[in-house]
Amino acid sequence: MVSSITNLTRNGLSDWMVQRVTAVVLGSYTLFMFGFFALTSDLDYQQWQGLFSAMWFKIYTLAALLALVGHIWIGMWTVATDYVKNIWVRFIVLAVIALTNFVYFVIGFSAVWGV
Ligand code: HEM
Repeated sequence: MVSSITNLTRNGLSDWMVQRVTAVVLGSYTLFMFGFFALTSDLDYQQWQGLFSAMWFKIYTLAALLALVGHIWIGMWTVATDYVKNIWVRFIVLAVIALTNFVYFVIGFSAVWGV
């Protein structure tokens, strides 16, 4: 049996579950942001900074960032292993995705914890 060493949890069923759980976190964060924009009139820098400096929101944003990188890795890994058949092309595609994910996370993390 050939087993993959690049999928997130090394188990297809767990990956499937993590993909759904991360989707719920991302969906709730998106809805929250829509709600915040809709309910905040004349949004200014102070209100925006107030939101991002609250500890609960830093943690929520960090959870959304972790969910984003996990979700992207599982989703794109699934697409790449289904459709990119050449092993070296797939390796490059997945390496680019891993690097992009890493950059997203580092920039997002430093932006949130720097406020
Ligand atoms: C608000 C943000 C997001 C939500 C709520 C969300 C939700 C979902 C859900 C529910 C699925 C499972 C669909 C199914 O298999 O029936 C899924 C799959 C997928 N998501 Fe997202 N997603 C979000 C953001 C993203 C982003 C930013 C990417 C960037 C690449 C992405 C890439 C994928 C891919 C590639 C799949 C397909 C995996 C497959 O074919 O098995 N998603 N997403």
